Amino acid sequence: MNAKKKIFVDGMSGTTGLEIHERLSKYTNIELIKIDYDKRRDLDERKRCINEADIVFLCLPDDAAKEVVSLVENPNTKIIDTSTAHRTAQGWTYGLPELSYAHKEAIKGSKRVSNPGCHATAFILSVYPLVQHNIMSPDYPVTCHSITGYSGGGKSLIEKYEDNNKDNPYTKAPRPYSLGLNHKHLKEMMMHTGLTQSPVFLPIVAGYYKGLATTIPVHTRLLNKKLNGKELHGVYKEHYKGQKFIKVMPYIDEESLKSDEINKIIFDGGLDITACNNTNRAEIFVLGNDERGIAMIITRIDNLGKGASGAAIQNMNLMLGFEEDFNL
Ligand SMILES: NC(=O)C1=CN([C@@H]2O[C@H](COP(=O)(O)OP(=O)(O)OC[C@H]3O[C@@H](n4cnc5c(N)ncnc54)[C@H](OP(=O)(O)O)[C@@H]3O)[C@@H](O)[C@H]2O)C=CC1
Ligand SMILES: CC(=O)N[C@@H](CCC(=O)OP(=O)(O)O)C(=O)O
Repeated sequence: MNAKKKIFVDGMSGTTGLEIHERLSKYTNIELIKIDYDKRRDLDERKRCINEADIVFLCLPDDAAKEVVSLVENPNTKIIDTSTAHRTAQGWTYGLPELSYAHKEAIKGSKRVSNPGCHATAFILSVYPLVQHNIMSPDYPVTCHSITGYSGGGKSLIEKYEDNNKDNPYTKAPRPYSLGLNHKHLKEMMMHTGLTQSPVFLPIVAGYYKGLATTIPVHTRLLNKKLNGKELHGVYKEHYKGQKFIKVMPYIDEESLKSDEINKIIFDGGLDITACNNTNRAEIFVLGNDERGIAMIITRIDNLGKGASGAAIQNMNLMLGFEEDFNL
């Protein structure tokens, strides 16, 4: 029988670390390397754990993640970094296996995988097929807003939202943020879609725990290929055919909105952006209005699922040669 794989989660008491840990507890074929709670920031102790491990999950702020990578001496230790630190770095593989066969194969053979950011995951899944199939030019003026639950901001933002003070400014209404238009996911959004011009990206955080959706408008006359909404929808259907975690939802336009099929998946005329919570799924909607020559791509995920810990576990499964959807 094969020996159990040894796994260490650095940052285990944080939002992402706790979720990864919970998911790992369902495995019988791995052994978790444990660290005393009061030693969780002790570099010597962590160095020992890291170099004993087959796979290390880094669930740390960027600087701490970079510091830890410099401690790896065991050539067999594989790293999955959930931070932003290595998502555009040389020598690292971007952990979004559904983009193409080559992406998945690269993850299987990699010792350094960076887990995509939550907004970036939904954005890249929406834009990559269009650029890749030369439907959208790499310099298309992409705009996007993304609505997210507050868990995306980790422990400190969760505390701010869950403070019961009746004058708590965070719970009043959704908050657009990253107002300098320089969100930290822009680099990976460009690099992993092939876009050569920066998207105009505005995230919005709101007073619910988790669930995220990116919204990307498309003027169909500006595309390289003149596709109507339904044809655009067909591009996603074809691109993500056979992917277990990417679901291309039925096409939506004024006509289909009258159908029972569509009314089963939307609620009272609107989209529920928490519908993928507690799953590792991304669901892609294409909305179209051919008369106006416009379309909209909406992708929803659980920011803590496919946007963080679910994706990390999926990458681990691939890197250890397990079934990709094992325990997901
Ligand atoms: N929340 C989300 O939706 C997503 C988060 N991420 C990324 O995952 C990483 C972790 O985020 P998240 O779990 O939300 O953050 P949290 O703030 O919830 O947790 C951070 C963790 O890092 C530990 N930590 C902080 N500073 C140091 C340090 N200098 N040395 C060692 N340990 C340290 C904390 O330990 P302590 O218990 O001592 O505070 C805690 O365990 C981040 O890089 C984030 O960008 C990625 C995708 C989505
Ligand atoms: C609400 C909120 O603050 N969300 C975080 C993104 C969470 C995420 O994807 O994380 P990392 O890129 O840090 O891994 C943000 O926009 O910075």
